[in-house]
Amino acid sequence: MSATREEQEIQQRIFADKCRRLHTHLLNTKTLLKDIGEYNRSKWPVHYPLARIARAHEAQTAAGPTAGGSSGLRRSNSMLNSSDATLVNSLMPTPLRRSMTTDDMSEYATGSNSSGQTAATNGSGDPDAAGRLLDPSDLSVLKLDLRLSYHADSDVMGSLEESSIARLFDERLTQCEVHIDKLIARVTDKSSKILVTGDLNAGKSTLVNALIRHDILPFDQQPCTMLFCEVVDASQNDGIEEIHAIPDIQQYNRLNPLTYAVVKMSDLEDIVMENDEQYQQLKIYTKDSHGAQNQSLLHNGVVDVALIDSPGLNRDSLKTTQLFARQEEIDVVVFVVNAENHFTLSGQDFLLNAGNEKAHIFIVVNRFDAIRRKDRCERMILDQIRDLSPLTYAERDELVHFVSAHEQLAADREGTDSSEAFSRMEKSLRSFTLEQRFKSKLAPAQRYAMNVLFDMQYLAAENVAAATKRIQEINSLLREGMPKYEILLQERKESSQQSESILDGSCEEVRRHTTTHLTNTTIHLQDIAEKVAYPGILSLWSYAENVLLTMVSHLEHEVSECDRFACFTIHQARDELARLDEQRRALDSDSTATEQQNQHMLSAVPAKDEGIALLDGSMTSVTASQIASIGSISNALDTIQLELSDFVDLDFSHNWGALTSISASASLTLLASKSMAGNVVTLLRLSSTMGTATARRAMVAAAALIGIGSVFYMVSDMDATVRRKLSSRVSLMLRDEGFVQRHADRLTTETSRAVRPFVWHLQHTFQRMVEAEEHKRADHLRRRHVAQDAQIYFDELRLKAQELSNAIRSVSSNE
Ligand SMILES: Nc1nc2c(ncn2[C@@H]2O[C@H](COP(=O)(O)OP(=O)(O)OP(=O)(O)O)[C@@H](O)[C@H]2O)c(=O)[nH]1
Repeated sequence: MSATREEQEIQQRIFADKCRRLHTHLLNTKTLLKDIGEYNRSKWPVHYPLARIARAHEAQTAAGPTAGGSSGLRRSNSMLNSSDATLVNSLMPTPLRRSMTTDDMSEYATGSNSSGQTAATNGSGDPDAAGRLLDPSDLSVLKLDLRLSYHADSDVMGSLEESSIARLFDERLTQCEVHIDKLIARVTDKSSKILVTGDLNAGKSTLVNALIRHDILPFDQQPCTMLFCEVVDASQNDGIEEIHAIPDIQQYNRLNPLTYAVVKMSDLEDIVMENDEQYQQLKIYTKDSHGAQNQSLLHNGVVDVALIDSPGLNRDSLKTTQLFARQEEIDVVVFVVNAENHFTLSGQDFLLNAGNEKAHIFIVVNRFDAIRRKDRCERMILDQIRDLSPLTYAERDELVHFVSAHEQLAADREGTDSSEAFSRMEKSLRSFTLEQRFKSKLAPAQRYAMNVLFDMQYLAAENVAAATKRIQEINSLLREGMPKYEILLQERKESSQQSESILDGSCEEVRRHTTTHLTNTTIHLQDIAEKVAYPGILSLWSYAENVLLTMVSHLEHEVSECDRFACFTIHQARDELARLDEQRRALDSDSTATEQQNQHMLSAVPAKDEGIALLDGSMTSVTASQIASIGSISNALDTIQLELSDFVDLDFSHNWGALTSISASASLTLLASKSMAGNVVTLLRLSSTMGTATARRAMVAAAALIGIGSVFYMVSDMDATVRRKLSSRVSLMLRDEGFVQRHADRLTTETSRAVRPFVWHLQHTFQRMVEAEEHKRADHLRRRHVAQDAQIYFDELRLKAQELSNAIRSVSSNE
């Protein structure tokens, strides 16, 4: 294998490796974009430095239109004195810069990059001299088009919520992904087009034939090529050699025979020479006759080259050819000059204009075999090139070649070696094609990806700073909130104990008071009855009724008194609970929210309890009527009726003094001592000691006296009997039905029912406050966790983007 072939193979391998690496890096960049998009949507709306961009913009505007470049940059940097801006700066690589090749810079200088983005630049293309962060408005690919009027304090800025920015950012990321997909398609696209143009009869067709070692294109001494003929490898047509005549190149699809006509090889010359504007272009699928596959120009495993032979330049064809050359897919323009004629006017015109589009032109000076004074010719043509295309002239060793295509074809036919000049030209063309292809297809992709990664690093640093700031804020909130939370827990515990104690104490007090009071009342019923005036024996029944009514009424009064005491106790309990509630309110910094909760709670209190609920934060008074209706103070008294026995009392023991006064004349006073009716045994004992007759007489006399005395006594003591009997009967009935216990239970229950809701309210409100505080803390912790996660995520993202950016930058170096 010759050195040339080896070098070609190496070049092709290097190029293939660049494509593969760039392809991988583009895919990785796209993965990062997807990842940020997902993170932005689900975990952390990406913090976008809107305010700083606006401030930077304002600073630039204030500096005036002439203050561009690094001075403007320094001004905007000086605004980033906040701690977060410092953090962002410290996180960015130093020096931070977009990767720009010389060519990139020229593209940037025109104000647009390959993706159509307006690229801000600091004029020099370099970072700030101190290596500080570039202006945030330097974001290019990931810059949001917010169409703001750029006023830092504008309402628009304020009203743009985080979520809206996140949504816009998400859309931007999606657009980037779509663009990267297109770039990947370009990078993986192996086709490259070489347009062969030049003066009439310069030998363009002959050159194409010589390059593919195949006499396929017709050539003649007369101008013969009348339409563009694209020669491509037959592998692009499933290996079939075929000629397609295409009326509309935009519609052409080799799989759709309606979009072209198949031309026989024998008819090719006629079509090429006599095209009457029926066809725009020919597509010639052929096989390169180079021996080894990797030597083929058309198909070498790395780049599939299409050679496009064009009509010779003249006034008619100049414009069309210029337009053709401007097409994006034309990687290389080969300009063929007839060594005998030098540059014609049309040729000069083309070269001057082509310089605007394709800085470098590959120039083949053909028919050099016909030149006798080769040095002179070479010198004259190079002088012309220097004037027409200085950049080409600067690289003339690689870009300007003096050859004879005709001789090369002859050598091929005869099987002899190619001339050295032709081989060198071929080699240069191959490497120039690969180089141009890198510039036209790989470099834009490389530049775009690096800009994406630059923006990514900037936003990642910005978000690390934002997350760090948020973590600090939350930490300080948690620190400030902790004592309050602990005090709240302690206060809740104490308040709960105190309120329960107030409730229990009140119930106990009411029970004790009711029991003592009603017990005393039942014991002293007879005293109450004595207050009723006795109208005399004739109104005894009515008197008895009055006594009974007076006792019942007194009992009712005393029960009511107990009720009032219960009300008073409830009131006191509420006052104490209200004081506890006041203390609770003092702890409630978020009183509005808690009051709303109170209202909510109060509305949930059953209607029955409304009378004792807190209204407007103050206690309502409680009346006895609010205590559950007494109804009947005693079931037994409801049905009590006077009985005859209430008027007769055979038990004298309770008032012996009265009886003795009535029977003072009786001689047997002593005998009647103690209980007369109950001491028959004593009488019998006396009779036995006094003798039978005497005793019998005495007994009769005594009996008579007793009888008379008793009747007298009963009549005279009838009112006392009534009082005594009735009070005794009522007391007995009340005791039997558990009067005292029932009222003590009732009032204790009522007290509990009246006070309990306040206790619950207090405890419930405290619980709400504790829960609200716990909720707040939990929310802080959750937000801190999110921020910590974002801090780690964006820090890693920044490093990944940086590494990837370095890897992409290294693709353009020949490592
Ligand atoms: N002596 C000599 N003649 C050449 C050479 N190359 C081409 N010719 C002759 O020049 C004439 C024109 O060649 P073409 O290949 O048709 O030239 P062209 O530029 O394609 O012509 P148009 O397409 O009509 O503009 C033919 O007669 C070729 O044989 C060369 O290297 N040396």
